[in-house]
Amino acid sequence: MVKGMVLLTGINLGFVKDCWQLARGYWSSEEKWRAWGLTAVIVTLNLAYVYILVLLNTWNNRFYNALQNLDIEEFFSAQLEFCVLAGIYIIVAVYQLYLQQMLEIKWRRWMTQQYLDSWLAKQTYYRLQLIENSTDNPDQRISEDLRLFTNYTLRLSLGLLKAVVTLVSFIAILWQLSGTLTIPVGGTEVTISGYMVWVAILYAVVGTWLAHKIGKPLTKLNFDQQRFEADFRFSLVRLRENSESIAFYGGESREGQSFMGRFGSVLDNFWQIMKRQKQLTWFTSGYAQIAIIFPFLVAAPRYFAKEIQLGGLIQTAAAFGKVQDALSFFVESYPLLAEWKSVVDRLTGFVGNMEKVNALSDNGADIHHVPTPALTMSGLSIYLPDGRLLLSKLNLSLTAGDSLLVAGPSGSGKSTLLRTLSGLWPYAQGDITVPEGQSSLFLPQKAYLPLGTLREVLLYPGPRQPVSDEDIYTAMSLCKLEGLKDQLNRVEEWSHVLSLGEQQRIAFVRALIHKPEWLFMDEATSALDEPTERVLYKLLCEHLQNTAMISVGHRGTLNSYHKKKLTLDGAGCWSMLTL
Ligand SMILES: Nc1ncnc2c1ncn2[C@@H]1O[C@H](COP(=O)(O)OP(=O)(O)OP(=O)(O)O)[C@@H](O)[C@H]1O
Repeated sequence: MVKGMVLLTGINLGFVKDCWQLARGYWSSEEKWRAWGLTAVIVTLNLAYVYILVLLNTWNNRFYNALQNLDIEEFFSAQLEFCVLAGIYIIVAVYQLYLQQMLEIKWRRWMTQQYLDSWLAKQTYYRLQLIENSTDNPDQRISEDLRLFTNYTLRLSLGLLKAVVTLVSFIAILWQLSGTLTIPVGGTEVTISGYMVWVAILYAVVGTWLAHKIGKPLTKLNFDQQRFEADFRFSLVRLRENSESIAFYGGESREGQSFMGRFGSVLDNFWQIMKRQKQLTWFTSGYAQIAIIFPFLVAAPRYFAKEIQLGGLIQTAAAFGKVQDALSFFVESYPLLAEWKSVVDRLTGFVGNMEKVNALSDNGADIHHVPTPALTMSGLSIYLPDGRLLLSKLNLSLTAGDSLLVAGPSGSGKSTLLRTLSGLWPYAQGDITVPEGQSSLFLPQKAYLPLGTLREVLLYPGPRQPVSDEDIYTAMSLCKLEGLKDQLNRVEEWSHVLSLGEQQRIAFVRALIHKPEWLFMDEATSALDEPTERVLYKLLCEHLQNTAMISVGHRGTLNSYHKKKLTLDGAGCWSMLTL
């Protein structure tokens, strides 16, 4: 059966290696002494817990014998012993769980920090989407899978330790208590030593095997249930995110059908879970009830033969229960093992993809940060992920106060040139020299507005120096956003509240506040009317005279705000014009 479980869950040497690869970081980190120390205490408490169970089992013998013998002194002495044992049991049970959870949360905190660092480093979060078979939902890997990994690893390994120690201890006890059973077979007699042990093993194995057979479809059904619930939730979230477009299209009935379709899957699957759960409950309730009387039934012949007293009988029944519990652990953990395996696979895939992305970033254009005032590109070629050439051998140099307009048909690689200059696009060759220690700001077509107050939105990603409210007001007025002045402290989902044009003006406020040495704009005024566009570009020329500007745009009006124009054709060719 164990071999079958191994095959079904896919747990093998490779899995153990992957698991250790994921876990080893923490256990050899700067926190390792605390982690190992805590583990040692938890293991000790687990062993102490089993030891107290053994003592409580022996106590049964003493207590019930006292009752049978009407020995009042022994009865009260046993009561006292029970109070002491129960007191220790409670303390051990509380701290065993508390410390295990403490270890789990410390481990998860450490891993989350590491994964977040790797995900954010070198813009891995962006580049992950550029590779083939990229990780789906990296957010789920970090928030959900790390939680499950630490939880399952501790639960399963400590649970296994406890089950094995309990099994060994109680098999030894049960063996001692069982004595021998003599069964007449034909003309001879067969003597079975430790017969209760064999019966307990048989009872547990048959019982858990049957429970496993009946309950096995539940693993897949529960997995599907989570997926169907997530699909249903996702469709509701999409309506919220695209509420305006859907309202304009009047797509409510189409959306309603899609919601009910997805909710229908939730319901159908839940009916199947209920039916299967009912069958399982029939079985497990019956099995649990029989487990109460079954050991008495098996041990009764020795009791009635006066080979053991009432205490011995009760102790035997209790030990029988413990052996059976410990054996059940292995089968009950089966669904958990399968889930643990998929968590480990998902995390291993995520880590592998992050490493792949890092290796890829080393293959891109050589970006040198040097103490020169110029941004230069020499022999810069840019490709698509499939190897198609977008731009061939571009040579260009820009210094403070320069302004360059990048033009060309849609899809010709204008935005990709900006991505390459920012170090985001790995499919490039050539040399880029970036002035060291100078700041840059990127204004995309749709500015990113973080959650928070309007002040936080305007100062994103954080100013180089403290900025007074006066400075913010001035920049807002210049960008025609004075109407929002009294809302600086208001928390909103600003990307839903502000119009696209207002969001683009927010980006210009940022530029005026940050005063970067290099300003990249990718169709940053596409949603604005031409007079407003003119006002904003004039502002940049007046207030950011030392800033070099690189803009991407289609509109002819942009020519007048730039000194040079680079035109791309999307097949590698480019031309440079002085305006
Ligand atoms: N992640 C990606 N994977 C594969 N191809 C991509 C990816 N990102 C962009 N491209 C492709 O690269 C080409 C250039 O895209 P880019 O966004 O640079 O064009 P553009 O000139 O800025 O276009 P537009 O004027 O429409 O904004 C396009 O054909 C686009 O489909």
